[in-house]
Amino acid sequence: MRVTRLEARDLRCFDALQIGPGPGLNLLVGGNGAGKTSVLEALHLMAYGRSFRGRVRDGLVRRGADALEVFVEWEESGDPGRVRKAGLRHTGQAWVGKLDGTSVDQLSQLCAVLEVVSFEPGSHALIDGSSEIRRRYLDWGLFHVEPDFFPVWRKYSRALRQRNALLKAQGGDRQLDSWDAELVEAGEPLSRYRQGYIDRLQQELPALVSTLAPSLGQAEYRLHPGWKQADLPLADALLLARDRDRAVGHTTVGPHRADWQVSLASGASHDTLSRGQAKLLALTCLMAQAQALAADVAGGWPVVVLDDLASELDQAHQQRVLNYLTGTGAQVFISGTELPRALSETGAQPKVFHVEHGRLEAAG
Ligand SMILES: Nc1ncnc2c1ncn2[C@@H]1O[C@H](COP(=O)(O)OP(=O)(O)OP(=O)(O)O)[C@@H](O)[C@H]1O
Repeated sequence: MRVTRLEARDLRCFDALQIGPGPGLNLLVGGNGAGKTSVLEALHLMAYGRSFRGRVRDGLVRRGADALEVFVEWEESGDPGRVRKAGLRHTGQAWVGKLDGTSVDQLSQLCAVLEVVSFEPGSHALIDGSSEIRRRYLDWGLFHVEPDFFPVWRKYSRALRQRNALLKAQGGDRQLDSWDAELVEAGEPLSRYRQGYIDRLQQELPALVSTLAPSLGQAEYRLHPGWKQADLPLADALLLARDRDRAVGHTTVGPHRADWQVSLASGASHDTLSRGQAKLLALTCLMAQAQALAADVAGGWPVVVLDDLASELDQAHQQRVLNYLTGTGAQVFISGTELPRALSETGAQPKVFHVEHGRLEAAG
């Protein structure tokens, strides 16, 4: 997809913001605190229902304003003439959303049509942070490539909430049996979807590692499904864990405990990678996801957002990333306090925007 217009009102330091991005590389340049990240947050918010820095109520609405508004216009690669539009007004508590002029009743309806992959200073957490972040990565990808995934995920989440409530209330075996059956019915396919998706991402990973981060060596995704799947079906795992689950008051096995890792032939582990290496690996995993999406979904490349690319990536790696991205044809937004030095060697013709004290101007 290609964003052709982005507008926001009362978003952090911006009372009003309007940008007509170019189809390729877009650079947002300005001093610290100027508002560069806020522009990228506007895009991320529409695609995820939250910012990569937190929820709307965690400071996204401009101080003194009641609500923020974001409006995005875009076209899809498979359907370039057709302009699509999404709008969102959010107070931090309540929201109103529109898609192509029609009100939506679930934020997921906006998230489903806007594909944005974001890399930001906290993205190393995809490698060295909590398993929840890694599950979200898998589920976001599946949400976009597998139409049957979301209903299964929702069914599983509901059954899990009910089972946990029952465990806390010391519910009887008969009631637990029926929620176990629901969990299994959704949990087994959920886990199969995740394994299939990991296998798909693995097809992209080796070439991407050699392009972006060759020093990491051979890399392989490994999925941990959340129970000893190789030894027993989920139904048996739940039954075996029942006494322990009763004691702790929640479900200790199942796909909600799934995790994945990238194992590196060098032997380096998530715990021993430097912050910069963890970021490089996170970026590579995000690009694997974007590349798979571009190949498998009619809308083409997702929009790629790189907030503060220069932080902790050395010149050589920045160069690799820029060369790669300019070769993909993706629409890319990069923020930084200065133009990336590596830019001149890519031959890219970026559109540059200067951001200063909550104001944004296109250069040239
Ligand atoms: N809710 C808010 N209301 C008003 N101003 C805000 C709000 N939240 C953040 N700000 C201000 O908005 C400005 C923009 O911050 P942002 O993080 O987008 O800047 P940046 O250009 O990315 O900075 P850096 O290069 O330091 O990362 C900051 O000066 C910040 O103090």
